[in-house]
Amino acid sequence: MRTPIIAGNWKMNKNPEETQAFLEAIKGKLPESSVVESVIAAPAIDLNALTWFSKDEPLKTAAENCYFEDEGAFTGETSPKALSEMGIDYVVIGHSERRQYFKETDEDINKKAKAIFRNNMLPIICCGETLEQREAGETNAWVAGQITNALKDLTAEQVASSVLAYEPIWAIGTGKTASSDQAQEVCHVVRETVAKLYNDEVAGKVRIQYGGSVKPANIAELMSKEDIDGGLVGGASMDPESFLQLVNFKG
Ligand SMILES: O=C[C@H](O)COP(=O)(O)O
Repeated sequence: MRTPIIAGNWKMNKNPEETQAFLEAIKGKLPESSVVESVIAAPAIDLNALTWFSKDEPLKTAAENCYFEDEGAFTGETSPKALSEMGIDYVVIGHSERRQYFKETDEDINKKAKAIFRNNMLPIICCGETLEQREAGETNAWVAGQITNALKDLTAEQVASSVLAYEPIWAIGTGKTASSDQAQEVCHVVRETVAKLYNDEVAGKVRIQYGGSVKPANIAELMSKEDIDGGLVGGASMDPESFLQLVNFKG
């Protein structure tokens, strides 16, 4: 049985003061982590507030990115070692915005995944196609390729504990959600890819999120699909009431 995992991704929004106000508003209202894992991925400057909050509340914390070296002369980068030492649980890697604007490659993402495991955290690895790729019928092969490259040389145990997030680029921040059937179809391709690379047991354990205009109104329908174990939510995770509705989707 896979524990549902709903992660807010704040992207480059909220300062420490706004983060504090958000946390005050959700205090005492999150589901137990064994029922639904609630995660917030926040800018590096806000992570300290999240880790303090998570000492008393069932919130898991995530960085939105990290570098693939542990430390050194890499001005402006975030150390996975330091993230781990401050108590961060997850790191989002391979988000389409990082691939598009910061030219991150599958190889970078694979190196980051290894750095995250080396530092005892877990990756949330994103994949997803453009509208052009979808219209050309290339979605499944493209997503399978991204997943295969991201997981290169990871052990079965590491992959089983990973979170994979399918986010069609055309549905991110556009208000255009993939239908639950479209989302399920590609999440199934992601799980089959893991089964082919590893085995059915690993594929049965890995958790797969859907992301792209997820909101309180569509979360339950998406979560009812067999291969969808969670959501990676941008816009609708910014407001505390909306975030609470998402993580409490079971009612
Ligand atoms: O990581 C989150 C995704 O990019 C989805 O963003 P969105 O919910 O604003 O469409």
